[in-house]
Amino acid sequence: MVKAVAIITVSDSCFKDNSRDKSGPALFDFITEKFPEANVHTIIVPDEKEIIERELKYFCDSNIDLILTTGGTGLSPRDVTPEATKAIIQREVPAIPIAMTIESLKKTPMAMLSRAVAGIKDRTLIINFPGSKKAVTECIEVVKVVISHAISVINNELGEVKTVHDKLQIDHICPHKRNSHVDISKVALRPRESPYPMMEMVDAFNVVDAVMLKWNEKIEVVSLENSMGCVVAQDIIAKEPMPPFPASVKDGYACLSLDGVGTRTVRAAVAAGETPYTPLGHGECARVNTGAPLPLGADCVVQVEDTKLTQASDDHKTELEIEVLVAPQPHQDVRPIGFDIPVGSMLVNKGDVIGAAQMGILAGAGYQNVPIITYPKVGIMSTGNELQEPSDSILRPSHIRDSNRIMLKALLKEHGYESIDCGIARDEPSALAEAIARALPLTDILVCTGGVSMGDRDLLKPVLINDFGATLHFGRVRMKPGKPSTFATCEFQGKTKFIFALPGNPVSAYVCCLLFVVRALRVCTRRPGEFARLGVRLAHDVSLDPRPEYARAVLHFPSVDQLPVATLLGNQCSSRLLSACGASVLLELPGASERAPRLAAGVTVPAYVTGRIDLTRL
Ligand SMILES: Nc1nc2c(c(=O)[nH]1)N[C@H]1C(S)=C(S)[C@@H](COP(=O)(O)OP(=O)(O)OC[C@H]3O[C@@H](n4cnc5c(N)ncnc54)[C@H](O)[C@@H]3O)O[C@H]1N2
Ligand code: MOO
Ligand SMILES: [Mg+2]
Repeated sequence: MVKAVAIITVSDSCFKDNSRDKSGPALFDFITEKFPEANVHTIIVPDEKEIIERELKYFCDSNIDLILTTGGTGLSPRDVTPEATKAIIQREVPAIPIAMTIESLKKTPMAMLSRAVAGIKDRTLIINFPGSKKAVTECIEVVKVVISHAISVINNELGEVKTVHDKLQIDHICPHKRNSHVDISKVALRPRESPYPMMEMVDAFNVVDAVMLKWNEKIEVVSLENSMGCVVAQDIIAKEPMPPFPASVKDGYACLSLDGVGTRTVRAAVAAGETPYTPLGHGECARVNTGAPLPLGADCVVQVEDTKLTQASDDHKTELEIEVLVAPQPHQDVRPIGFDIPVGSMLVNKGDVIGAAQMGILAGAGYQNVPIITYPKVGIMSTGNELQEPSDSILRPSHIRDSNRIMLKALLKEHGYESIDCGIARDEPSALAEAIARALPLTDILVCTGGVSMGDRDLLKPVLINDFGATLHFGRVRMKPGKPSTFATCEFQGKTKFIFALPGNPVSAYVCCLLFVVRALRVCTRRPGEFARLGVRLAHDVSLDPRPEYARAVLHFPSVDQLPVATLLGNQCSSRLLSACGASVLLELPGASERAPRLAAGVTVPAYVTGRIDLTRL
């Protein structure tokens, strides 16, 4: 039986713009239709052998039955999927790509140009598909008849002892039936007060920091192109000077400053990228462009504006003599070797986050790879019997579409973190336990939403405790939104797993993901967990909740010498996600007291900068 499938789209362009991926979704549709029971994971990676290999290995190690890749099988230099696949498989299954090729050749001779590979690593079957949706659709038709059988055979081939062992393992890791120890039959016995102590925010933050510091820092080398947003793992020093030669800062004439004003014979012309071979003597100059190297002998550049042409060739193609009108100083308009970056200077420090400028610096200094601190694998799961996929065309009675999964995935991405989709779990103890058990092998941090409050179907906490032996570090926090926020750890297959079980209300999930999950991920890469804070003035009166509240607001900037002014994004109730749309900040509003039930317009409050600060529509 096919229980878990990973679909990897390999494409630089789809990696940059996920919406361009058409072949991954085609494979997804096929798999979900053919194996509706299967847990399907989809990711998009660039055409980087190291990354493809890493992801293949990761999914193989996570007991995925079948990995389908699409893209990167052609002849272009960036097409490396077959190489990455060959690097990790132990046995090739050559007839699968042969069968696909034979069939595809009936449609197009271009099929000859696919180098797709199929093979097995441990218990995982990997099949490369070409990158186009059409080719994928054709090829999947060819292989679909053998997939199920191939996977059964792969499993049955194992020795008996290993089979038993693996079966136990599979039942443990990917149980397709897992019985929960949580009994929900006696609803009348449920607690009427939450058994989880209410933690103050500051303590909850400290707990997250302390627990996440236990995550073992891991270092990985990634290509410079893929390093955007990554945290640098070690200091990187300039091994080459910038510029590597004395370079002109202006378009003009390289001269000897001692010659002062007066006429010069134009001995040579040096454009950027050309090497001057003729040394200059007194009374001579070389026409140079900005960025061009200076000829030997020259010690300054006179910009063209400070010169006059005195003689040119008859055809006007060559300047023969010019007059320098303003006496130059030594070194004028010359960047000496190492002016911008001397050899040995620090390009990026350990702990820096790679941004556009750092990428430019590293590229300019000849670094193609960057050692980075990796962050934990994050999985996002929604829970709730009422939830349907957002793509479902028909909404069943009393159902709603799942907002949280896609939102949290995007929210983490906004903050530089990828995550995998762990689907929707039903509010049944065994279904929840099973979904969690399927997700945990694929993740280090599991972020669930829903099912953490006081309802008889709020089962996350009891399932985590009773079925996974989890330790709850907190199960309630004095905050709005997010009161039932839960943070737990458990040991699973010899590894510590971190679980954030966030409230299901979309705003609560959004705010708590920012405040707890993003924080946790930063701590794991040894960065300060806290968002930057600034003081802002309230644009209007705000009535306070008894709990400290994280209100979503936009900023506007009256003048440079005044604090920014914050306007709340409408009704702040936890279900109204419009209050988070376009929010730049989370205002930290204090809990109401009898003496101060509201804050007046103009009062200054702290604000976490959690979104982009753009000029607002106000
Ligand atoms: N008796 C009490 N009831 C509630 C309390 C309480 O203290 N005592 N706390 C309230 C607070 S505060 C919150 S927040 C919510 C948290 O609820 P749960 O985490 O248990 O989440 P659910 O009950 O599953 O769902 C709550 C709400 O959110 C909707 N939802 C859930 N998941 C999604 C999703 N993926 N996409 C869109 N909407 C989602 C769900 O349909 C419910 O409307 O509990 C209060 N109750
Ligand atoms: O704490 Mo809940 O998240 O208000 O709505
Ligand atoms: Mg609930």
